[in-house]
Amino acid sequence: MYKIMIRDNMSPIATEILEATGKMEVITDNDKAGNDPKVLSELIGEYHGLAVRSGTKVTREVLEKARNLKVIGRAGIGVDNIDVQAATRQGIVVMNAPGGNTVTTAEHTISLMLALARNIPQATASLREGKWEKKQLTGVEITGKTLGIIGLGHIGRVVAERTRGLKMNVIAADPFVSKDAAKALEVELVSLDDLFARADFITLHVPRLKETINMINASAISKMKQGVRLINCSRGEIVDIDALYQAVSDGHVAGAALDVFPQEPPDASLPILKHPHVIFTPHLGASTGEAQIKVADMIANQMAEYLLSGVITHAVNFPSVSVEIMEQLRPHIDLAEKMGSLMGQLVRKVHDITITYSGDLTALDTRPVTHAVLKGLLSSFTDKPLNYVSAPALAEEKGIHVREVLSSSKDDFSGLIKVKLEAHEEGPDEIWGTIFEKKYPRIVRLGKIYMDAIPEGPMIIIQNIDKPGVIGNVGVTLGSNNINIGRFQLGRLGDRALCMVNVDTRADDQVIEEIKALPNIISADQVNL
Ligand SMILES: NC(=O)c1ccc[n+]([C@@H]2O[C@H](COP(=O)([O-])OP(=O)(O)OC[C@H]3O[C@@H](n4cnc5c(N)ncnc54)[C@H](O)[C@@H]3O)[C@@H](O)[C@H]2O)c1
Ligand SMILES: O=C(O)CC[C@@H](O)C(=O)O
Repeated sequence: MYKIMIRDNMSPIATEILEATGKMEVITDNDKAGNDPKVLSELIGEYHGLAVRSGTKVTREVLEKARNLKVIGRAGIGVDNIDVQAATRQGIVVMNAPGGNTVTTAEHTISLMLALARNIPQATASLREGKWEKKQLTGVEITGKTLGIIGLGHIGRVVAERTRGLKMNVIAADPFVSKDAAKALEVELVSLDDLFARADFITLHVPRLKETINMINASAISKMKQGVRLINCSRGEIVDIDALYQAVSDGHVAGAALDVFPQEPPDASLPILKHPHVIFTPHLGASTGEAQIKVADMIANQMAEYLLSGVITHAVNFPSVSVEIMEQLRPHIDLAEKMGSLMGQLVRKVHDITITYSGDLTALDTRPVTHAVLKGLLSSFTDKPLNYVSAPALAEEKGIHVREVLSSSKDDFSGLIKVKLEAHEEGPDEIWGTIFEKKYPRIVRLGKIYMDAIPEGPMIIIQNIDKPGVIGNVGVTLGSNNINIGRFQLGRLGDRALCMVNVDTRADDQVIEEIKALPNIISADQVNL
């Protein structure tokens, strides 16, 4: 049974989906105290899965205590409340649910823009106080006005489409979107400075990144049109809240609508909260029944699929692979891990790795196969628990440079994986592997020597001078030590030969020493696959 903690008032559909697998015990903990990393650290140890929205902070401190955690599911898009780097190092998959709340958040943005244009929250408050103010609450039309969208991703695009329907001129700034893509959306792509200079309304839809934090600061605001109105449904840290307060106070910015804050909930004494030209919602962008069901449904299914069948979808720290592709990749992943492991046990020092894929494999997403090579290889160099998620992070930490090549060269195999290691001290520097008949793994080359070996269980790898008697001597040595030979595979090149011997039981070190002492033996190593 897997134990899953669900937090942040997630739709109950997530619990239903996870419990329906019959293999998950779900604990729903909506106690806000658990949003505090200190409290969550005390609780997390026994859980295999954690599902959150934006309220819970999954910090390094929490992850250090998460000894059983395999997956964190974010029912939403932004994963900035999760320390993804720390999770990756610990091999924890972090998934989100992109698209699930896109329309809802775009609709909230447009609602805020219209409410801001027509002073609706202020009018409501004024009427509640028994007043009938009309002159002070006169608004502006949006028709014909220019809307500047910063960040033309999922939400930005829906905002663009809907606001064009409201007869606005839509321009956008996004360095990662091509002019053609923007043109297809009938949006004019402009530079950020251009957008600042032209927009009557500006809406933010960028993720919280090093480059986007405080992108709306005093200098940016000074480039904006006098009387501009700003809407932020992205992340609070994108806007320098003090600079915005200053700008609405001096009238340069006519008004602002904020759904998100640098600190949530914001301190009640925050000056901007009292400003009459600024309206707010408490991070409600994604809060509709429809969106919450969609994101909870997505994340629960993704988490269950990962825990029960290893299929990873929408992970932010691992390539996403569909069930169908995973089925095709699985034998290659298993083979790749064994190839990496074999090389890791033969060589003790690696600086660079080149992994070349050819044949059928080039049509697939080979990144998970690369992760498997690294996991196999690095497992021999560390006593830390390692998995497909954490292996690339450990390679980077160790300064190992990994290169992936897709080759169109025609080999004799339908799909071939070649792993070449650079700058190790001794031993064969490359290994080639393939899958026969879609399921049988084979090592087809080690170093320069071709062969046909099954990578399985304990194996003794012997390099020798190709002279009569070597095979007999090895057989006698193993036999006299009561070690049964399962398979004996041979290859040769010039006067050198290579034996890969599958044995039923692991040989003691002294047996390997006896083999090394036999005539014409160059090296003998035992590996376990
Ligand atoms: N208020 C809410 O409840 C709520 C709900 C959903 C999402 N969000 C926030 O909205 C953000 C956007 O969501 P999305 O689904 O559209 O994400 P997305 O990843 O689809 O789009 C983000 C866009 O920002 C662009 N971008 C990145 N850096 C940029 C920069 N420096 N300048 C301009 N553009 C830049 C990217 O190219 C991308 O097109 C999320 O990251 C999340 O933080 C908030
Ligand atoms: O869960 C929420 O309510 C907010 C989600 C939103 O900020 C997101 O990034 O998807």
